[in-house]
Amino acid sequence: MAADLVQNVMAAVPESNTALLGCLTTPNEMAPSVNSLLSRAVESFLSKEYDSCVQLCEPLLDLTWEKLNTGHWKDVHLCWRYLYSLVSLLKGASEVVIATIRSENTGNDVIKNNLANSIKTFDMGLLMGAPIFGNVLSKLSLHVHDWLGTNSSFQTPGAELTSSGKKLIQSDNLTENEDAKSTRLCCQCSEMCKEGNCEHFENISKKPKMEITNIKIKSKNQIKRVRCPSMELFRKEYLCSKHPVIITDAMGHWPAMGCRRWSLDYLKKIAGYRTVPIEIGSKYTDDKWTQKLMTVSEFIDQFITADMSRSNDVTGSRLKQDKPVGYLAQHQLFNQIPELQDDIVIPDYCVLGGTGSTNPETSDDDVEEVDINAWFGPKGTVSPLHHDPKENFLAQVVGRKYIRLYSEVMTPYLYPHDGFMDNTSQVDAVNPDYAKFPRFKNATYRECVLEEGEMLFIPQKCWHYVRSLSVSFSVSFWWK
Ligand SMILES: O=C(O)CCC(=O)C(=O)O
Ligand SMILES: [Fe+2]
Repeated sequence: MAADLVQNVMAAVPESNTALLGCLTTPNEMAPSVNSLLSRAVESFLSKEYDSCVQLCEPLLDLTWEKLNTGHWKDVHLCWRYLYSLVSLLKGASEVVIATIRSENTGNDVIKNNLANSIKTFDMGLLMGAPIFGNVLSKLSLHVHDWLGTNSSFQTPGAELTSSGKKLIQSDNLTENEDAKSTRLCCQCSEMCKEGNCEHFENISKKPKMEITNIKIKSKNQIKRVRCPSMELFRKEYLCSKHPVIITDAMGHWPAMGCRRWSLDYLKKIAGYRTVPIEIGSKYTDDKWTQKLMTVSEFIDQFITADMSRSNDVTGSRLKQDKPVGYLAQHQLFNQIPELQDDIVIPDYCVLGGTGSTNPETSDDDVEEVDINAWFGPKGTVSPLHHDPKENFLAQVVGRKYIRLYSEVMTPYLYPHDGFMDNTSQVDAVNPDYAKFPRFKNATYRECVLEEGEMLFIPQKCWHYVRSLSVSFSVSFWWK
């Protein structure tokens, strides 16, 4: 069994010195000492001396890490990113061999921890390096993760959805949507089902609802909802005129939406051992805000499940304030874990491009350029008022979010920060300090509660403030 895993991992790694070093194609700036350390690591790997390979990789990774974290990311020479990936590959693949074949008598927990470490090594290469050998690091992480998942003695414990057995994801519909029954792919009978008609969906809707904050939106401020507009209508009414709009009934065919697939359980199963960056602190403009790398399972246990049990605890309010919010925010999770990308669908409207071009010749390339980010966190995550350089569809897959928008023309009233944070307002949009920011009184806005299955079009440069009202998973598509 373990031998199969090793065989599969090794089959993905090039077998010769020249092929391995071939990924460092960019002119490199590496000192001779680095090159010599790397040659020894490659040699150890190829002669199956895996312990010494790991030992040689460690100082190489430390040294490269320093290069990657000195100065601005965009100024780091590409050769260091390729090197980081290559060394992560050698180290991770060696760790797989050490974890399995060499550790057969050490017990399942040791094997599991060691394999989890090898996934971490591959992920660090993915997060910090540049893609090599057809994205081999992504394939190998997936491989080892799948292997742990299919061998029952190694499975991650199932996610407790809530401490009281409630379902994680369930939201109220706004009145405007009450009769909009979306069609979804049912994951139990594998057919397109009308929500409400299918017995499986009926079962879901009978489950108790999760506690959610009630938000009153003034009707004059409410962002308009339209049901899956035609391309032409969207282009003319919203894209060209820079009008935000909520698009309903355009996500029913996403596999992620079928039977509300993205439960905590499912995310742990697909990505539990994967390492991701987590923002910790109430919002990125706070002094205490920081980032930490942790596995998806650790994040769910520490910041989502734990938060949900605190919310259900009557004494929870004080404790809740003590615990910082964790947010998997603006992360290209779908590049890192392509398996999850299969659950989502890039909105067709993205082919229109920011100028509203309908030229079909350019459409494929345009779709390639869509930046897809994951935003996954507990209730109470806040993205302070800011704007972005691209058009955006913020698609709500799980839970609900309160969103407030200020158009670009409101900028003089919004007090942007100076310097590199000049796309972020200094004002706390929902609790403004008018003594400090008097002009903010003049800023008018539109708002909404974005519900599960809805996509909000946020025009380029449109200011947005976002707060989650429940456990939430959104996917943003930035496109030009
Ligand atoms: O959902 C959030 O917290 C922020 C989303 C956002 O800022 C974006 O998609 O550009
Ligand atoms: Fe944004």
